[in-house]
Amino acid sequence: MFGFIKKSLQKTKDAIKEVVGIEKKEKLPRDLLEEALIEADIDYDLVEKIIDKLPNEVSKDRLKKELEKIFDVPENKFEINDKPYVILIIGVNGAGKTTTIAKLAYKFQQEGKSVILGAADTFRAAAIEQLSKWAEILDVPIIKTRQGHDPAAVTYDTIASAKAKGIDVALIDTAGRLHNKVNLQNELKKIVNVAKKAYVNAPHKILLVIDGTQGSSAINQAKVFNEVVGIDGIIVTKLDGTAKGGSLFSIVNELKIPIYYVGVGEKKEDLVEFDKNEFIEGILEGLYSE
Ligand SMILES: Nc1nc2c(ncn2[C@@H]2O[C@H](COP(=O)(O)OP(=O)(O)OP(=O)(O)O)[C@@H](O)[C@H]2O)c(=O)[nH]1
Repeated sequence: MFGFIKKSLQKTKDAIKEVVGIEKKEKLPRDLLEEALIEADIDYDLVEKIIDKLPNEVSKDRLKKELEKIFDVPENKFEINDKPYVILIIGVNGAGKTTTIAKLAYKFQQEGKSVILGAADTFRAAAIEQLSKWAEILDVPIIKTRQGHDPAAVTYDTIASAKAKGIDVALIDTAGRLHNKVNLQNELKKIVNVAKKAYVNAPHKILLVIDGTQGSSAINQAKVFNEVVGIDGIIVTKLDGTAKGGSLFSIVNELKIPIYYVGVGEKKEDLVEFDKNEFIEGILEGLYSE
């Protein structure tokens, strides 16, 4: 899948080139670089932190070193080393959670693993329907209930069913109504506790789905979720549809949590493991041109 991250950065690169021009360069003046990084939606404070350490004329290699430091966070790889391996997917509505769950299910299927889905976003009927459609397309079992029923119960039943059927991976969708933090907190905490009751090692991973088109403004959202349940990793969706790719630097810098995957399109295949080197290389290509 190499090359997909770079390709999905096209809009971000275009935005950068609007500032620096399209011709190939050996070095970039610091103030122009500053402007370009802000244009790519790297948070202003972080841009200042990067720029402060650089000379007046900045080479590609020198900048690369500075950008690499930002991604100095825990490893973003995980192994399915338990059965069932339970992954809780959290994030606000519309972030791309349902699609991401389908993409993850497909990825695990490709690796020869069996998958079950849990529709624990019981708040919206549409969420249950949408996930059910994906379950049908992917031909995987799904545990669901009627709208308004207890999401923790769905979580329990999904894990219990995975255990009973010897399924490798359980992917559980959750609701994400951020406007009411107390409710969200109670609901997510309950889901996590009940998951543990169903299987003591669960949830193995809690992954936050962020809408990449929101750029740096998604950081506060991520912080709230991290405070509420503690996030293991981030999945950024719609990277292909945004000129705000630079926000990934801000997100990682602020949260110190690794990005596991990025969504690079709407199809089930369009999920790639995040490769920080390819990402940085993509941004540098925008700045210094290929
Ligand atoms: N271009 C692009 N579109 C995406 C990507 N991921 C999701 N989408 C689209 O974004 C829209 C919202 O995605 P959903 O998965 O329905 O959103 P959601 O977060 O599940 O919504 P809730 O169920 O409310 O949480 C859909 O039209 C998806 O096709 C991506 O990586 N790239």
